[in-house]
Amino acid sequence: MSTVEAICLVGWGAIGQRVAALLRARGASARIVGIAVRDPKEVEGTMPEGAVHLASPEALAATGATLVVEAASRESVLPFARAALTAGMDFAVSSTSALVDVAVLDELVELAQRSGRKLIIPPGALGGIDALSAASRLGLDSVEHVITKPARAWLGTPAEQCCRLTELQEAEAFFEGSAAEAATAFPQNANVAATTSLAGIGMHRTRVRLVADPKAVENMHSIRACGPFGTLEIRLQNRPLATNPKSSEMTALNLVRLIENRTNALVL
Ligand SMILES: NC(=O)C1=CN([C@@H]2O[C@H](COP(=O)(O)OP(=O)(O)OC[C@H]3O[C@@H](n4cnc5c(N)ncnc54)[C@H](OP(=O)(O)O)[C@@H]3O)[C@@H](O)[C@H]2O)C=CC1
Ligand SMILES: O=C([O-])CC(=O)C(=O)O
Repeated sequence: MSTVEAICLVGWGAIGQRVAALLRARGASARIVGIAVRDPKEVEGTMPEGAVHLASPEALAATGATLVVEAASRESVLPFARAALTAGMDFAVSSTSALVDVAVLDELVELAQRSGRKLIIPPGALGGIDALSAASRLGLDSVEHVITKPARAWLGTPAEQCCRLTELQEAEAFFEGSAAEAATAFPQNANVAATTSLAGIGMHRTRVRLVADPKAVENMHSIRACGPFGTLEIRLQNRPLATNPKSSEMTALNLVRLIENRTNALVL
């Protein structure tokens, strides 16, 4: 296997730029050969050396990449994953809320099978997804996921209709429902609910609570799963990314881990 992997990024926002900076700082061997954004001005002067702007999903094919990493938006997933898998590239999804749509998930899994490539769901902002996925092989009785973010991280989302975010004095749970409902209504904040579901007991049986906390400074994820394997309880307090408080640093770190593991001899 080659020790240098060519990758394309879909999205050059908080996560995409952080992944590139971390790879550079760590001296990783991966080369970023293409970056897709809708507005080319966004990448002007900031792209890594040797990378080209990709104006459309179809432009992926000419890059020679073997892995495409999406950190863009729910809408970007289907067209870019289709193009990447068709061109013989693996595709890693951050905006997992796109996969609430069973037709999208089924199409992409089938395409990956036909092309002999992989549709990859990284842990994103989470940890413990390996244990949850392992446990699910024996069946699970219940999975609950509580997402607590600083009140400002919910601005610009339907949470604004549920509570007065800027006037909150105490933490407020403003949503309870299935993971499908959470990820559909909050595609910028609750992709993790879809990730937990895919690893565990599905979008409709996974229960989600969303909390706005005016005193919180971190994005918190508490997951509790019960089943014949035993009980899993995990709690993460993630530092938000400076350029997007909705997204956690851990999401970028998990992508760096994924990219480095592709070529490392020791995979962890
Ligand atoms: N799975 C997980 O655990 C997590 C997932 N996320 C998700 O990851 C995604 C990226 O997050 P973040 O980096 O913070 O977001 P930002 O808003 O900081 O950046 C988004 C980037 O994607 C680009 N983009 C958006 N839509 C498209 C499109 N259709 N085609 C090409 N480029 C596009 C934007 O540029 P332009 O507008 O010019 O196209 C921009 O460069 C979001 O969907 C977020 O919800 C975030 C945290 C955790
Ligand atoms: O980064 C996080 O903590 C989670 C997040 O935004 C998401 O799942 O969309």
